[in-house]
Amino acid sequence: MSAIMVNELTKRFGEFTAVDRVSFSVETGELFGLLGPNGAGKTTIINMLTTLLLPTAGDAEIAGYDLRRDPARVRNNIGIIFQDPSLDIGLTGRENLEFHAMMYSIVSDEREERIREVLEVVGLSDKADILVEYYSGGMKRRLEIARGLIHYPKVLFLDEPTLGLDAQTRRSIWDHIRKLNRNYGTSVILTTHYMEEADYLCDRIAIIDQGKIIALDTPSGLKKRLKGDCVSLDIEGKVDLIASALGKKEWVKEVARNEKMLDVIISDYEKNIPDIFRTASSLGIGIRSINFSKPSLEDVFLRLTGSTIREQEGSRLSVRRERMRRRMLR
Ligand SMILES: Nc1ncnc2c1ncn2[C@@H]1O[C@H](COP(=O)(O)OP(=O)(O)OP(=O)(O)O)[C@@H](O)[C@H]1O
Repeated sequence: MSAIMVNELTKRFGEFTAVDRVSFSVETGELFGLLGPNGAGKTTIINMLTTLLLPTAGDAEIAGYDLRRDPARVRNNIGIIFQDPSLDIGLTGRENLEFHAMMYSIVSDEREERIREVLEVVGLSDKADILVEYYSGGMKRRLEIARGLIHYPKVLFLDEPTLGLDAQTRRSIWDHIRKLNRNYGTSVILTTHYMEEADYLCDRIAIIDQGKIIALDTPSGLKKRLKGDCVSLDIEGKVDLIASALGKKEWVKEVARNEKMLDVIISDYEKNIPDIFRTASSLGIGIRSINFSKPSLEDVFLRLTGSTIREQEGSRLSVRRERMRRRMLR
C-alpha cells in the first residue's frame, strides 16, 4: 500500500494557482522529497496533505484514509514538523513531549516509555530535563522531530527540516531522520530547497516549480538526465591541437577552450579519462592539472528551470564551476 497517493491536487488563492494539478505517490517506508525554490508551492502541498488547508480540486489518500472524507483519521496517522518552531520554550524537552502525548491521548502508562524512546531516536536523552530556552537551534529541531513521532505516526511530514541550521547540525538532523525512517519504517515526506539535503536523504524527489511537478525520480535518475561529466584541463602546449583531437572522440560531447584551459564534457568518466592522457601524450602536449566535476541536483534544477544558481561571489572557482555547469546542461 502507498503511504500517500496524490491525484491532481490543486490550490488556488483567488486568481493565483499556487499548486497546479500535482500527482504523485509515496511508498510505505519511503523517504520522499519535494524540492523547489521559495514560493514553489511545497508548503501549500504539505498543508493540504496534513488537512490544514482545503484543496481547491483534486484528492489524496494518506495512510489509506481519504483526505476529504476522513480528515480526523488522517491526522491520527501523521506527524507534522512545521517550518516555524512551535515549542514551548518555558518547558523542558520532556515536558514538551508530555504535553504533546497528552494531546494525542496516549495513556500515562505508555507515555513515559514512548518519551524515552523518541528522545533516544533524536539523541536528546541527556538533555530532556533542561528548559528548551537553553537548547541550541539543532536541539530544538530534534525535539520537534521527537514530538512529531510521539504517537508513532505512519507518515511524517517535515517542512524544511534544517532551515537556517549550520552545516554540521544539518548533517546530524539528516542522520536522525534516516534513523527514524529505517528503524521505525516511518514514511517521510519532506520539503526542502537545499539540493544536497534532497540528494543525501531522499529515495525519490519531486522537483516543484511554480506549483507544478517538473520532474520526479531518484536522485541518480535525475542526474542521469544531464549530458555527462565535466573534465577541466590545464594544458601545457597547443591547446587547439588537443581540443580538435578530443573533439573527434565519440565519448566527448563538447569541448570549450578558455585560454590555456579546456573544459571537456564526456560520458563514462572512469573509462575514458586515460584516453585523454594518451591523446595529449601522443601530441607531445602536457596536462598541468585536471579537475573533474560530476553533475549535481543543482545542475538538474538549472537545466529544468533555467534559473541561476547562487554561487559564492568573487571566487574564481565558483565562476568556473558555474561556467562548466552551464556547459553540461546545454
Ligand atoms: N494564504 C495564501 N494566500 C495567498 N497566497 C498564498 C497563500 N499561501 C501561499 N501563497 C502563495 O503560494 C505560493 C506558494 O507558497 P508556498 O509557501 O507553498 O511555497 P514554498 O515552496 O513552500 O516556499 P517556502 O519554502 O518559501 O514556504 C507563493 O507564491 C505564496 O505567496
